Amino acid sequence: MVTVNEAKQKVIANSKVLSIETRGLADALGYVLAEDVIATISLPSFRQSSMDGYAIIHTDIVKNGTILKLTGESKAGQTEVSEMISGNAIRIFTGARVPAEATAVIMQEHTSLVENEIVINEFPVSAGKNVREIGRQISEGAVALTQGTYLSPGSIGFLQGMNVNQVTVFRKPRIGLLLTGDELLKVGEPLVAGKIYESNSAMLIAALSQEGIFDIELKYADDDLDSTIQAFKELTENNDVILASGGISVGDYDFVGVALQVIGAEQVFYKVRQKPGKPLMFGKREEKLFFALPGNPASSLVCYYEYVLPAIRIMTGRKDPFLRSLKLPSKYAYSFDGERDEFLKALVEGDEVMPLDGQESFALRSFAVANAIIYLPVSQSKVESGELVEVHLLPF
Ligand SMILES: Nc1nc2c(c(=O)[nH]1)N[C@H]1C(S)=C(S)[C@@H](COP(=O)(O)OP(=O)(O)OC[C@H]3O[C@@H](n4cnc5c(N)ncnc54)[C@H](O)[C@@H]3O)O[C@H]1N2
Ligand code: MOO
Repeated sequence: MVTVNEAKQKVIANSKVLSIETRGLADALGYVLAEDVIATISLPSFRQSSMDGYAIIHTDIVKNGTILKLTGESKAGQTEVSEMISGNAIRIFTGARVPAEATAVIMQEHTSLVENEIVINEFPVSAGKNVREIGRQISEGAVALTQGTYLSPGSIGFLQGMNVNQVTVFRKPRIGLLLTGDELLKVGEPLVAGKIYESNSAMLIAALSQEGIFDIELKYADDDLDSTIQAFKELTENNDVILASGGISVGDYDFVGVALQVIGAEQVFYKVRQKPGKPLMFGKREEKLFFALPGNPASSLVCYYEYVLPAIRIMTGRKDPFLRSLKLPSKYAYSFDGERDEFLKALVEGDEVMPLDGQESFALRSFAVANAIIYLPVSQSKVESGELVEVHLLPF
């Protein structure tokens, strides 16, 4: 049996970033850049107005009420703009080219138009006011985004604005998922006493899809050693991470541990001093990772968030593999006996967190409304109301 911290360290130490691939920008959300992206253009690439108003030469404005002659217009998208001389102003709009001679733009709210003349009700006017200079955001040739950047909607927009349509990223793992158990029914099959509707597949597939992972090969095995071995062999062929659900405890029909041994997966740890999820097994074979998740649904999902997700994130190049963690006061007192650290399904509301009713590992009802997990080490087995606890935010 290892501690929670030891288990996490072993998972991290055995998880390696995957190979790189080129992706279209539209399909790159949630991937991590494997190379720096160099700007091939400056942003902005031409001098732009940041306001609707009038382009002027700032030294022309000598007092409040200076009058200038209106001699032209520059609207967004116009590629040629007329020249300007001292004493003139040009009508201009947000995003439009600023004439080369103009040194500032006056907001139209600070002006009044009298026939063909414009009165500037602003003084003094500084050089460059309301003008976005070339390269203000980024200059051509500079590093726009560094290797290791997680591609968010903001990054995708930034890159597209520089005419980037492909990026080099770390690929995401392909997942093999094995559901074991003679008791499992698929949705739609008639319910009979002794059987249950299998829910771990839908739950884990949903959790993986939140991470942008859709390449999942699903298999089912009866509580039988040969079919478990066969299923693992097949899932190991094309996948980077193999997850099994159920069959990892000490019962006579728990064959997952033996099957993993038979297919040559080296056991890194088995059993973690935690509740739920004690019988978690983690193994590897070359670069492939194996997680045998306990069948109890809440145990399975806790183990996914606390161990599988960090491994997957490291494989995809992320530097922040764990769920975001913070300390919040607990709304309620909570205590437990025993020698295992506890992970509690919890709800963060405002600036406090409440442990939910129904913490048993077979019950998903509390997980169904949770947005966080509280982590309580054995050393904090008695929590007072208002006491700070470690909270891991679920990824949504
Ligand atoms: N003598 C002992 N018994 C158990 C121990 C122990 O230390 N000594 N540990 C308990 C703990 S803790 C857990 S957690 C479970 C883990 O058992 P397994 O991983 O072998 O899982 P199963 O026995 O196959 O199933 C457990 C439970 O979960 C249900 N299940 C399984 N698969 C699914 C699925 N895909 N969807 C929904 N529910 C599923 C299954 O029907 C069982 O009720 O072992 C304890 N026993
Ligand atoms: O560890 Mo089990 O997951 O407590 O039921």
